[in-house]
Amino acid sequence: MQKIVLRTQHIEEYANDNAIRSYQQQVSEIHQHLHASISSDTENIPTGWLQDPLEANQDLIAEIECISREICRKSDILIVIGVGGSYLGAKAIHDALGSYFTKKDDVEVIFIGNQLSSDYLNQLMDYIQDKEVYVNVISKSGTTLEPAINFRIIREFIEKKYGFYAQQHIIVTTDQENGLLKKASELNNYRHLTIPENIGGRFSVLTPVGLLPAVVCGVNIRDLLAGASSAATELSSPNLDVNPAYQYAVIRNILLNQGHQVEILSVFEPKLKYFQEWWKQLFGESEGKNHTGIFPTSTIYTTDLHSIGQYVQDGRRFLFETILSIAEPEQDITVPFLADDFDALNYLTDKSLHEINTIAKDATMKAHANGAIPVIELNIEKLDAYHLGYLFYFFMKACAMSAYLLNVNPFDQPGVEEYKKNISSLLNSTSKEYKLS
Ligand SMILES: O=P(O)(O)OC[C@H]1O[C@](O)(CO)[C@@H](O)[C@@H]1O
Repeated sequence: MQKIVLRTQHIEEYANDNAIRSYQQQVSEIHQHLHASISSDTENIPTGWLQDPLEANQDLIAEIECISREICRKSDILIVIGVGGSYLGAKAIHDALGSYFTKKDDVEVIFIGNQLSSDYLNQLMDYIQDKEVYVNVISKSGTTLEPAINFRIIREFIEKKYGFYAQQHIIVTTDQENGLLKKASELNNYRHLTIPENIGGRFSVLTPVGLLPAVVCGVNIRDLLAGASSAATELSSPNLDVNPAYQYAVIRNILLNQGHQVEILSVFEPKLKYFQEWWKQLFGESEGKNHTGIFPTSTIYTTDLHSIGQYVQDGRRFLFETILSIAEPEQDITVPFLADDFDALNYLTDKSLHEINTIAKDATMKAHANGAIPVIELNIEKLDAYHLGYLFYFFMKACAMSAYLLNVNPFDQPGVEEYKKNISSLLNSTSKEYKLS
């Protein structure tokens, strides 16, 4: 059985089977190019993530689990420092597979280094003052400003708190050889986990970048990787008829060519909020270049049906929507019978909340489709580690295909460098004219 079911009944008038199949040759060529790059010594394309992630991490799993056991034994809090691809995947796993409310004996995982709020950092320092703390600082380049500044401040805190033993509390996840963080970890004897050279930031969730925080959150990373491994096998065919990741990529391309420039990834499960954020970085940084690409955004329903839903239904028509739905909830709950029926809801007695949520999803899809929004549905059986691993791989593969269909390089992000250059020159500036306002 397919782990992700792609439902296309609401896009047939925009992208029918013939239109999709007309891409077959282009898709086969791109597929060939992507897969050939894995084993090629000459082509420097960072496609390490395409390899079976379970096999690729085999030697690391035990080491990561061992570090995690130590963190869980000795600390109350794990601070994970990182931004972009060094943050969003781990946070997505944490939220999607964790509980909405922290359980008493859990290690609390706090993600920092993804913004520059001084209030946040001050309040965090107060909060962790009397707690046992470990730090996992994650940066492939080792030079990104936000995590670097946060690490500098937290490191000082850890050194004051633990003195001689401070190095025990810091785990660095960075490049094998390059970067300031790698140097610092050698100099200070920090434990070091490697981000493979041929895997870029936004494709790195299934490396130690996502895996160490995930185990500390109590996630079975063997299941996560097993899901991704199944995806690597099941999505390995260039044949569009049997590869839903490529079908999704092609449908996006057809819709963009028709003027649908914005894709909303919508969910009916708030736990997926950071999965949506991970997806936005993946597609936004991979496709948004040379003045092309689909702008990725997201909504959480039913909440957003009562705000932005009005625009989706009835505003300007340049959108399409991808609904990521889950067939089975982890736990369900039924509507109780009330003797006085004060709210007139007795007609729903014994209906489960998940059933009602699913009906809301179907009603939304129908309404949006009737409002001239092309609606795709991607359905998984349940939200567990296995299916989440599958989803990560599915979207990474779809994204690489989708970017190449646009004729852009999925693996660079020249636009972000512009901001980095500017901030660094402004910070270095001695000019009196530049003042913080
Ligand atoms: O892991 P690093 O090198 O700190 O980079 C973090 C993020 O910054 C970016 O370079 C730009 O946002 C992303 O591509 C990357 O995921």
